[in-house]
Amino acid sequence: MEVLSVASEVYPLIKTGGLADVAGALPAALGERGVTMRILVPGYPAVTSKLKGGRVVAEIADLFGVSARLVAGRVAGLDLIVLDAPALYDRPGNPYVGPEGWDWPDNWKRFAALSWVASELGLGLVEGYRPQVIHCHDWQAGLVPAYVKYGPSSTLKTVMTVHNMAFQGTFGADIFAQLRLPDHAFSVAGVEYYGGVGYLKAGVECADVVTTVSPTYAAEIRTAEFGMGLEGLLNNRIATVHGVLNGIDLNAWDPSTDPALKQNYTTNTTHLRRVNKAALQEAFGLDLSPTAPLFAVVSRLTWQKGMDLLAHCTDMLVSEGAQLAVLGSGDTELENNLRGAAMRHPGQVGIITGYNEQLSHLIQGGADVIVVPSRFEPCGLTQLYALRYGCIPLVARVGGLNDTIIDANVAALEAGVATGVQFAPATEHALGDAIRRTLALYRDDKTWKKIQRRGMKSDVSWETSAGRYADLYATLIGLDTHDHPDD
Ligand SMILES: Nc1ncnc2c1ncn2[C@@H]1O[C@H](COP(=O)(O)OP(=O)(O)O[C@H]2O[C@H](CO)[C@@H](O)[C@H](O)[C@H]2O)[C@@H](O)[C@H]1O
Repeated sequence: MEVLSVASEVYPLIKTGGLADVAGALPAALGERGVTMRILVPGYPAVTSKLKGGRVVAEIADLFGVSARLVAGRVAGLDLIVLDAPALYDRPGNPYVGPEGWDWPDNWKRFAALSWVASELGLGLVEGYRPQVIHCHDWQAGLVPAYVKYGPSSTLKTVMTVHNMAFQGTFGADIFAQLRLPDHAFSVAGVEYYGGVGYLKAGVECADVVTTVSPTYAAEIRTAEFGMGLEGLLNNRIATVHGVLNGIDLNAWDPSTDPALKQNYTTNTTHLRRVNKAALQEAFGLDLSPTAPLFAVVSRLTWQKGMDLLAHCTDMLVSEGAQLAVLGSGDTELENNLRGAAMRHPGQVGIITGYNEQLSHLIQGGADVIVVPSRFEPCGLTQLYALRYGCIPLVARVGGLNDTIIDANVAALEAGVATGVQFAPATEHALGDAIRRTLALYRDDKTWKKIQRRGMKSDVSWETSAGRYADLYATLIGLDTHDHPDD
C-alpha cells in the first residue's frame, strides 16, 4: 500500500511537539505491515538544509502565487517529499510563529498550499508515484480531505488524524476565494465553520476516516468540554471516528543505548540511574542529593498542560523534601510563576526555559517522577518515554494518560499491575494529594522498584497501533490485510 503522510513537522528534522515524533515514527512501524509511507513536509530551512542530494520531481509555477518545486529524498531513514517554496517556508525558527511569537499572518496560505500539493500528488502530479491513501495530520493538513472531496478522483482516500482539538486553524471567510475550491465547498458539508473557514473542521468533515490519538480522547471529544466546537460534527460522524493510541520509537528512546544519557542502564541496573540524577541536579542547579525525590516536567508551559496547578504545588512539594526540575517554554506568566518558585527555593526547584531534546532524554533517565497534570491530553508521549526509562509518571486521569498509566491504588498494587499515579479532577488540591501519594510510594523502596520495572517492561511500541492504521488504510482501499499480508 502506498500512503502519503502530510505533516507540518517531523522528527528528527523539525519538531515543536508530539506531532513530529508520531510523524517520524510511523513510516518504520508501518513498513513492517506492507505500507510504504512517504511524508510531504514544508521546506523550512531546517528541512532543506538536511536534504542533500534530493531529486527535483516536480516544478509548480503557480502555487498560490509563488513558485515551488517538490524535492524527493531520504533523510534519517524517512522518504520525504519536500515542498520547497521559499516564499512560504524559508523563514527562521519555529514553523508556525514569527520572531515576535505571533502566528505568521499568511499561515492560511502556507498550509493551504501544503494541502493542495498533497491532493495533487494523489492525482499523479509526480510521474510513477500514486498514493492510494493520504494520511493528514492536524489542521495544517486539514484542507487535504476537502481538496480530495471536491476534486476529480473517486478512488483516492483520506485519513484525518487529530493530535489536538485545541488547534483548529480557523480563518476569516475572506480567504475562501483564494483556496482553489469550488463555491459550494463553502458550506456546512465543506470548509465553512461558524461563518469563517475551518481547516481542522474541513478535515474532520471531509475525510473518509477520522482518528485521534487515544480511545479515551476519542470519547471525550464528543462532549462540549473537550470537543471545542467540533463535538456535534464528531457525533454525526461517530462511525468513522477511531481512537488509535500513539506508540514511541523504541530505538530513539532506549535507556540502554541513549547517547544523551550520562549513564546507560537496563531494567536490571536501574540503580545506575543515580548517575543521571546527579547530572540532572547539576544541570538545574539543584542540591546534589541522591535521596531527595526528584520530580520533573518536560512540556509546553501552558494551561492545557496544567502547569499553573503544578506552580501552585511547588511550596508543598519542597516542604515534603522533594525537588522539582522543569524544562519547557510557553506562556510568559507560567514561566514567571515557575521561575518565582525556583527563586523562592534555590537548590530545590530549577527551571530551564527553551527547547532541548538532549536534556529531555536526560530528564527521563535521571528524574524519579515525571509530572503530567494536563487538563486535557489527546495521548501524551512524555509519560510513555517515562515508562520506558523507569521514571514514574504522575498524571491527570484524562485522554491518553488514562489509557496508558495504571494508577497505584491498593487494588492495582495488590494485583501487581500499577505503573504510575493518576489523579482527578485536574485541580491543585487533587494534584497535591497525588504528590503526597507518590512520595509515600517513593519511601517504600520495594514497591517503587516494582512499579518502575513494570513500567519499563510495558508495551509502549507502535506494534498494535501500526496494525490498526494499516487495517484502516486497507479497509479504505478495499483490501483485506489479513488475507493478503504482503499487499
Ligand atoms: N522544552 C522541551 N524540550 C525538549 N523536548 C520537549 C520540550 N517540550 C516538549 N518536548 C517534547 O515534545 C513532545 C511533546 O509531546 P506530547 O505528546 O507530550 O505533547 P504535544 O502537546 O506536543 O502533542 C500533541 O500531539 C501528540 C502526538 O499525537 C499527543 O501525544 C499529545 O497529547 C498532543 O497534545 C515530547 O517528545 C516531549 O519530550
